[in-house]
Amino acid sequence: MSSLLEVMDLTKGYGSGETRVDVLKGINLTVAEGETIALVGASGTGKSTLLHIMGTLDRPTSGSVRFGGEDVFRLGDAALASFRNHSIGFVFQFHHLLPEFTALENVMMPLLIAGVKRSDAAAPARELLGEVGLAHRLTHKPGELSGGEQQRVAIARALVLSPKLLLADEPTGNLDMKTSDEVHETLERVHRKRGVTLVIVTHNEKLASYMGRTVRLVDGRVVAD
Ligand SMILES: Nc1ncnc2c1ncn2[C@@H]1O[C@H](COP(=O)(O)OP(=O)(O)OP(=O)(O)O)[C@@H](O)[C@H]1O
Repeated sequence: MSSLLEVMDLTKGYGSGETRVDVLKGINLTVAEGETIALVGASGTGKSTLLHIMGTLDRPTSGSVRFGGEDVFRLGDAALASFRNHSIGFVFQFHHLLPEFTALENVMMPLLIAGVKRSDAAAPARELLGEVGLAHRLTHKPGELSGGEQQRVAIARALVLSPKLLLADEPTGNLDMKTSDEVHETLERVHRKRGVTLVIVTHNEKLASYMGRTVRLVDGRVVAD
């Protein structure tokens, strides 16, 4: 497998001078194309910080992130935003769906924002909602869906621009065990069908066990891989 993402000598500190806190302390990590990785570790060890930097939502203090060989933080702001929108999908603990729009419209939204015509955006959105098991919920609004269904809509939305990398931060953190299982199965299914590379921050041992590889952080360092 060729490498999709390389994190090199990455550090992240907050604050300055005596109040500076180093959260990531020299992370090196290579993610191969098509891999599934669980990022685990105790609370406060820097998992979300690392995931955000891998997704270019935040910048490192030092070190680099290469995506397909390109040093992404050397891109200008507009090029970085465009790269992020088209290459990376995000799923968070809370789904952030737009409540006034249907499931189908929520999934179509990234395509419409990218300039795709409404008539061309419906088919791929409908197909993705089918893949996450929600073909029968197209016209439901988020408030009419269960927590697990809402999260599955969010997964479909994250995939609609066909990103190479899907980053998920505690995607089942807000769900009960049965609903979490539905979300795990959905992530596994879309990975199998689309071959999308998956990196998931989770405290859920069962979800971690579904992933091909587990990377453990302790105090801002990778201690097991
Ligand atoms: N913007 C910020 N300013 C200052 N400190 C921050 C900021 N964001 C995160 N931190 C600190 O960085 C540390 C790592 O946070 P992070 O959210 O990455 O940990 P985590 O391993 O994902 O934790 P959890 O499992 O509880 O979500 C924490 O001590 C946190 O308080």
